[in-house]
Amino acid sequence: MTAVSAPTGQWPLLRAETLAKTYHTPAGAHEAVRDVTFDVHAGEVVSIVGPSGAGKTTLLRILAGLLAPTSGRVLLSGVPVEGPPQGAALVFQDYSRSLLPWLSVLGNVTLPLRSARVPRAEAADRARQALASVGLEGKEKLRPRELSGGMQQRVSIARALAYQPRLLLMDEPFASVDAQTRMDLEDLVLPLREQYGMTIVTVTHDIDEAVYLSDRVVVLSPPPSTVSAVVDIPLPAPRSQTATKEDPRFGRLRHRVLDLVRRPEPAAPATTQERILNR
Ligand SMILES: Nc1ncnc2c1ncn2[C@@H]1O[C@H](COP(=O)(O)OP(=O)(O)OP(=O)(O)O)[C@@H](O)[C@H]1O
Repeated sequence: MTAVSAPTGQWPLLRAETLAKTYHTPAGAHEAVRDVTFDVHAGEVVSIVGPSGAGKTTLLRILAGLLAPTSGRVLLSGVPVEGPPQGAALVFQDYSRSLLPWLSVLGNVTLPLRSARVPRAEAADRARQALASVGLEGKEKLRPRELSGGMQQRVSIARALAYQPRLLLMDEPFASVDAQTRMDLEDLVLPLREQYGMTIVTVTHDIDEAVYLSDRVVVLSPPPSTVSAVVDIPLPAPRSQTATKEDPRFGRLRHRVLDLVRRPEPAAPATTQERILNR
């Protein structure tokens, strides 16, 4: 983990600055990301959406310090990210590969804490609290295979929470579960943001999910990607699967983001957003 020093000046929590990524393979160079810049402010939920192959996972891996950009940089509180930064946790789509099958639920959640040299009793305490906050109290001794897919993804989320991150990065976190569980997990995450004081950046294919969860949605162009638009989502909190999704503003924002993903256009000025909402 890279140590991150105290914030300097008025930096956003996270800045993606002119990021580009070209992969070099035996078949030749592949430019996945051309020029991506956006900010994420403390406490926000920001979703990254875009057409298939637009480099969403590539970007998330760069933000997480797992992949070096070809050019550009990531700043966390103004400090360049040059490896997995302290205070950031990642949740992957594929819970079946991210949980260790031979460890108990509690063992899976405490493992990264023990690796970070958190004392055993404190690690167990934090893990139990995180498991309780995702509704898995009493499941600590089970093995992952004894849980449903949705419950296994809750364990992955608990593992990230127990780390007490200020930044939670999620790559298609709910893509591998059924629709009902997906809604349950979406509704789990928003209160956790408050409870743990986190900032969340998530990649998703699901436009409804992006609009439902987010304060802002970053829309990527087709590859090699640039930012087509950053759409503000000024829907009231708390969000609700019924009331929010029946709100005509939700429908208009969803329509807007979908249009941008399908037919990218230059970023809309802020006033356009207001016009969309008041139309
Ligand atoms: N390790 C790699 N080596 C070479 N090319 C890669 C590598 N990882 C990704 N790519 C290529 O980069 C492009 C962007 O991939 P990425 O997975 O980031 O896109 P994505 O937007 O997340 O895709 P999807 O929407 O299909 O999940 C794709 O063309 C992919 O084939």
